[in-house]
Amino acid sequence: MLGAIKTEPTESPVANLPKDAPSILTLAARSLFDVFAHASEGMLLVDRTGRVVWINDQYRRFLPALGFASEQEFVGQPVSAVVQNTQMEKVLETGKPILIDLLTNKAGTFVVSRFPLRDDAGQVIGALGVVLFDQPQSNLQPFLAKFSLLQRELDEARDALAVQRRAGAGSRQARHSFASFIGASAPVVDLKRQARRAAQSSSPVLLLGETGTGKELLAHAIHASSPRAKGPLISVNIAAVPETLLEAEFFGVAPGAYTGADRKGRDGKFRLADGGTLFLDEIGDMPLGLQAKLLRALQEGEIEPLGSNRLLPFDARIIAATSRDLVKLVQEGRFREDLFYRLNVLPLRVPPLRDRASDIPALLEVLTEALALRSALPQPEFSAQAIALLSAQQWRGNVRELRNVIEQLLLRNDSAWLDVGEVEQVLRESGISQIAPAPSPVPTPTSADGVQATDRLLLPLSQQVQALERQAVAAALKATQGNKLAAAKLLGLSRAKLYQRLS
Ligand SMILES: Nc1ncnc2c1ncn2[C@@H]1O[C@H](COP(=O)(O)OP(=O)(O)OP(=O)(O)O)[C@@H](O)[C@H]1O
Repeated sequence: MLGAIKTEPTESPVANLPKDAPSILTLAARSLFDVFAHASEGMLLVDRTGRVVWINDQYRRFLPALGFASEQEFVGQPVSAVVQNTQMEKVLETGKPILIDLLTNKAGTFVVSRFPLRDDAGQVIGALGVVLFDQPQSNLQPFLAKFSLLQRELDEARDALAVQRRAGAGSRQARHSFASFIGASAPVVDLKRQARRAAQSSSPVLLLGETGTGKELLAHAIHASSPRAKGPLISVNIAAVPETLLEAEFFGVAPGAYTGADRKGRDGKFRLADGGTLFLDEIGDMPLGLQAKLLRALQEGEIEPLGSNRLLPFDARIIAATSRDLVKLVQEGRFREDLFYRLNVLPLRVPPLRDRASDIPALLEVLTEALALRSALPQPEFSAQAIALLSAQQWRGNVRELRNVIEQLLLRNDSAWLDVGEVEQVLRESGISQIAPAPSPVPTPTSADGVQATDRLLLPLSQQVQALERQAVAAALKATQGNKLAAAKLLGLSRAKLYQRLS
């Protein structure tokens, strides 16, 4: 059934081409089917009722990942029961094809096409699903990058909408507070302390740190605890706006400056942020020409909309963020030094996740709960070894990458308990080039402060040294029954140094 259609060898292919439209269409349909059957990664056919009636040889290799040991268990079942997130029933219902789509389920993420099949009378009698690529991450990088950007924007818009609904229409206030920035490691505690202080000032804040470390989250938190919290928080992602549109986006357009949509003029982000905060994300990507205009706006507190010769005052607090090395950009002449100094008044460095691995268990819990709630999936628990494996990774994409891995884990596993095996598989498939092994599970006593020794080894070195010093001082004082001079001698310290440590 549905085997490849063979064409007879011909002397001249053109000579044998049919001339009438129905034969040409039949030939085209057969040839197209042949191409799909050979070039695709798998095909699946469902009947009018949505039952799987056939799969081809290539498709068979997805069965174990979908949870089926044999073709017999799979074929004959309603497609929605055996392929999670399938849209085949929608194709049967609407009679419309879905030419290109991303399908994510237990077996992975795939690029798929779905076509309705009709009888001679035009009635839909079934549907054909074709898996075009089974490793979209390597085959379709630009497409996927765009998809994840759009997905992220959609998620953020949904979150913002939910908050607006809660807070009443018209609110554009920050979505996150400092409590939403998860982490209790020393670098995060220090960062939050500095950020709280920065929130009280009206000077520009510059957030520096790798991609996905939480700079945007922190910008929201700073705004929310600043005296401008009741005002709007307006964000511009400079890297996402085409260069030609940036100036209008920032400074607005005067009425009559353009024909078309902008004929009536419109406010730019500076004006929209009036009384609140303007968050300039990816400031390192700002074109040089616009940098000069931004500098002037910041210095004068006034902006000039496009097509206007009037200066308008604005009152917005600036928070800028970048994952680029601004100092290097300045040295290379790609970022204005004067603008750098103007923005670098309160710099805050957001640490990469690999420098605060001890925050991973808490992040894991919060992110898993949020993602499970959002997708109405059960919230699984992670084994200690699975947590250790996740904590050992380099996380070049930081919290965003960790979040994506958790999302994949939720989608692919129904189990309430996730162990190293499941985590390893998702890490491998999510494109992490080298998976760091989890530290071996040494049975370790829990120390006085409740931290497991293996967990402790994942803390920043300065914290480990401090903890060890505290233990040594306590032990020496116990051994000398509180005699500080004797304890200092025991530790090889002067009395002054011991007092310093005690304080
Ligand atoms: N400390 C944290 N606690 C909870 N969630 C976090 C934390 N840090 C980051 N996230 C989450 O990780 C994702 C990425 O964070 P965010 O967009 O703030 O990073 P970013 O540094 O601004 O990234 P980029 O430089 O790529 O714009 C978001 O979903 C955010 O909610």
